[in-house]
Amino acid sequence: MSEPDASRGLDLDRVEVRAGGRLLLDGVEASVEPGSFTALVGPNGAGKSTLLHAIAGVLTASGGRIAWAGDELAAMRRRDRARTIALAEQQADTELDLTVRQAVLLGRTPYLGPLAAPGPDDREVVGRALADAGASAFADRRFRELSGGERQRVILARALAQEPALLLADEPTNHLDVGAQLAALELLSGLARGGLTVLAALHELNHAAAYADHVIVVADGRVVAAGEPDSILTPEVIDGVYGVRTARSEHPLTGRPLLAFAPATDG
Ligand SMILES: Nc1ncnc2c1ncn2[C@@H]1O[C@H](COP(=O)(O)OP(=O)(O)OP(=O)(O)O)[C@@H](O)[C@H]1O
Repeated sequence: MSEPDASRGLDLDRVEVRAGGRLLLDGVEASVEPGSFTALVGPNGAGKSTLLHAIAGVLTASGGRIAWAGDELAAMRRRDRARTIALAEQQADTELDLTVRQAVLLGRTPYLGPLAAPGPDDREVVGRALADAGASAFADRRFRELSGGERQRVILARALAQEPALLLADEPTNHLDVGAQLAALELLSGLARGGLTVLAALHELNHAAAYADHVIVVADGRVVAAGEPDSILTPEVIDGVYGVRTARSEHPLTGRPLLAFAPATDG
């Protein structure tokens, strides 16, 4: 393995994924700058989750190259990959009968020896991750018994406990109330300002407009646009990709772009 190049983030080079006889990702080319908050957007079924899974190594790309800091991930040891990349996704672990703290401790697995119990350092990292994700208040409750929004915070806490360099988040605002959505986005963008690289699949384009440094738009398994939110989240791009009519104005409270949508036809 070559020396990691910290000035390089994530590089996706002609990434292809096939499953069930279908081509789900077709030559995906994109890069994610280190320490950025990058939003992955696109219609239902576009391939966002598939792409996050391929980057995390949950599924194997059938072609192309995925590299972090210049190192090809497919060649990395599983443990090193798990110390580098964490995936926070909703459907994970719903069957686990653990307390929240135990569930978040699972994030320390890549750092523990085969039979080693977590030490004080691991518990400290877990405590911090629970606090950052706003999950400390229910740390001793059972994960199964939590609401969807509470689970979402625990899933994020577990990913943070992994202390990754790259955090992949699949719809991190799903199930959250409006205040909690903004808190999660503030947390992710704050972590990115602190040096963590964040790639988050988001459905709410106004969240991408307000928080992302960079936006990658996928449709039909391909990247169709990428760049700064101001130049990508435009009616021209959005209308074509989502089949809607978009108006863009300025958010009266934040000054960020504000997108409003209507059906493509008047019905
Ligand atoms: N294991 C699989 N076998 C066959 N097709 C699959 C498999 N997994 C996903 N797909 C298909 O791949 C396409 C992309 O799915 P994916 O979940 O990546 O989309 P997405 O952009 O995350 O969508 P959403 O916004 O609806 O969550 C969909 O058409 C889906 O049905």
